[in-house]
Amino acid sequence: MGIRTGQQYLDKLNAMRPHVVIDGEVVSENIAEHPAFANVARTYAKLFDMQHDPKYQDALTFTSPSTGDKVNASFLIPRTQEDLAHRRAAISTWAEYSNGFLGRTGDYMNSSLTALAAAEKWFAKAGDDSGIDFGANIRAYYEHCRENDLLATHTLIPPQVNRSVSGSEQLGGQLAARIIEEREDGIVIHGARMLATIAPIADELLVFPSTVLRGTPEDAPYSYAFAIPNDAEGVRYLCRTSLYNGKSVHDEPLASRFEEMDAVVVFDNVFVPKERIFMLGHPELCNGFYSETGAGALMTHQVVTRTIAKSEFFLGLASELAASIGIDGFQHIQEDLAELIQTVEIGKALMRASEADAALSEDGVMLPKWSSLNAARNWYPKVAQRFPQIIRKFSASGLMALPGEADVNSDALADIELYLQAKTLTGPERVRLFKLAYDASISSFSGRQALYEYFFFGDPVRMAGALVNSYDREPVRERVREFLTRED
Ligand SMILES: Cc1cc2nc3c(=O)[nH]c(=O)nc-3n(C[C@H](O)[C@H](O)[C@H](O)COP(=O)(O)OP(=O)(O)OC[C@H]3O[C@@H](n4cnc5c(N)ncnc54)[C@H](O)[C@@H]3O)c2cc1C
Repeated sequence: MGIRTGQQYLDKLNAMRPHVVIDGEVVSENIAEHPAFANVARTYAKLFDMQHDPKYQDALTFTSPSTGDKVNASFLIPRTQEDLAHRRAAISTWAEYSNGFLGRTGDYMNSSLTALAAAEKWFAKAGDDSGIDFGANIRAYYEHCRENDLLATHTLIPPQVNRSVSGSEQLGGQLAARIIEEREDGIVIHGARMLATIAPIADELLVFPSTVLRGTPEDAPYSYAFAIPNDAEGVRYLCRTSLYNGKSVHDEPLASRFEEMDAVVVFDNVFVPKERIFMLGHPELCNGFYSETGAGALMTHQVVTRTIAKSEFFLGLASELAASIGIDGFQHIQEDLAELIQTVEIGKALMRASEADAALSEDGVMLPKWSSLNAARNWYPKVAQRFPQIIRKFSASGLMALPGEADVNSDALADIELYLQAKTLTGPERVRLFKLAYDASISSFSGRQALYEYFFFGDPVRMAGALVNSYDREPVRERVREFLTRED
């Protein structure tokens, strides 16, 4: 089959029967028609359609080695630096379409599956004591997703009940999603995981290893990796309230297109068939699921590509705002614009370094240099917090002196034309630009975006610890020691 059209994606979504709880309602059919999901589902449909558009097709696709069909380029196992560049071109094509506001375009999870499918030597370490060939399972699943162009999300961490104990210790081990039965034909999972973004509009749910496992007998039921369809029996999604307020594209330019729902995932005796299990037991391998397989590297390559598009967008927006009201000559405004330029250029430089210093893994996969990507993923969550601050600082009361589209189309137009004009824009043009500034800096949508960039890839505090512990600082320490004893 290969790449799907947007309509094929929407038809499958509407035919699925998930259990989605939102605002007191259970939605179990026609998800793509529900007001909380319809717009973002349409946006995702557009991404699928872009794969068929001659303008984007070369960047977004490659030829499947098994069927000869066109499939998404984020499934390409990179063997050369050119392959990495092809992957980046595909990722940035989608990222530029959403200006980085969609965090869960299919390429994010596809990148993880692609690396896992190629990590044969790593999966071989699990041996065959469980009777399951995990490597064969992940390869078959990757091919299934690639050939059917499936959209996946993932859920990783246990509920936030008591973070001073491990997931397995919460509520006497009765809370976090765990294996409650091992059968000949699969496992049964019960409990919950904290969050899955886009869960209601995805095809598949990846339930991959959680926060660090201790390898104790109590942690055994939590050592697993598997995938299930979004509407697997017993799975319930508890959504937050939508951050899209139902207004027009003019009034909510970002939320009306890119509001990706987040949901708690409840597993109520969910059966996972044997062939969908990619790890069972082996806590030490579960702990290395991302770092040792290359999944972390390809996922971060996707993340950094997306965040570059987002940084560029904020530089463009801040520049448009500054020019529109004639503040672009002031020094403190230029200082902030310079900060945004640096953010764009540092992101691009780290990306380029990661590709220039890419190396082949044991399995012959061309992986981008981890230390460059690791620096980027530790740096970006903090600098991204500056984006809305800068937009608020530039816009000031312009974010409040802001009638809506209905007012622009009413008798109030004359006042809007006269009193809301800007140095370079008519009144209606200025309203449109500042509506975008509003949605990017003070709307509830923008608040979630800031939270997302800070946390979605893990807690920055613990990521910093992982960076320090994994970075080889010995050569620079040795230089300092050598300098202390130098006698010239
Ligand atoms: C918008 C959004 C979307 C997300 N989407 C997904 C998704 O699709 N799938 C998914 O699996 N996850 C998702 N996440 C979750 C993300 O992985 C977590 O937010 C992140 O790992 C941090 O975990 P937490 O939110 O439970 O915070 P907590 O771990 O509860 O941390 C809360 C605070 O306590 C501190 N803290 C807690 N424990 C420790 C500790 N041991 N050491 C030091 N400090 C500690 C943290 O620094 C933080 O300040 C999403 C998060 C957000 C905000």
